[in-house]
Amino acid sequence: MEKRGNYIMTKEIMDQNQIKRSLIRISYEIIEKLQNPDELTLLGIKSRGESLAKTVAQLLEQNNPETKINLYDLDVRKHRDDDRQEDVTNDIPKDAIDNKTVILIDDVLFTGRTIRAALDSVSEIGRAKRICLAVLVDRGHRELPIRPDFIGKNIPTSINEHVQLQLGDTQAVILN
Ligand SMILES: O=P(O)(O)OC[C@H]1O[C@H](OP(=O)(O)OP(=O)(O)O)[C@H](O)[C@@H]1O
Ligand SMILES: O=c1cc[nH]c(=O)[nH]1
Repeated sequence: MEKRGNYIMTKEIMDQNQIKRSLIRISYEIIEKLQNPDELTLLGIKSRGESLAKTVAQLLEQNNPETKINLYDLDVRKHRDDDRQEDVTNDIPKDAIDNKTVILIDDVLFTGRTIRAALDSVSEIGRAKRICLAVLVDRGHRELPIRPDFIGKNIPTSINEHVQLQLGDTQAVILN
């Protein structure tokens, strides 16, 4: 985030309705791409992916009552390559991962390092049949070979900007 003098410039890039519409589209794409799975495990990456995952789970449940939706939060700090915290654990049963189609959900995809840590966090619990990634905003600047399967919006950014999901009234803003 770049500070100009004492000011931070902010620009809204998605309002509440646009975010909701994106999540509705993603929930349809999940079912279309995964061809009516019997069971899905959604993992909201802490901390801003949690509420998005909850909304996607509700939408999937509404539109696909025959699909069982497991929903958990995933804390990836134990496997981060920067600020690693060894004592972090996840309360996710092995049964929710083993042989399941797992969908990681996060607000922003940037370098990809959080998702790399998420993959290690999931593998520590069990062996998924398949792991997919859904993000609200892909802002580019990847540092690892990671790409999302479901994207709310691609937002080209400069490296020193910061995209943030503001959870109070649920809007995505770009700060520069
Ligand atoms: O692709 P990356 O470069 O890893 O960046 C994306 C991650 O950064 C943010 O989380 P942050 O680590 O700021 O934690 P927070 O969600 O708790 O704010 C965001 O919510 C993503 O999880
Ligand atoms: O722009 C960015 C970069 C990393 N994490 C965010 O939440 N936003």
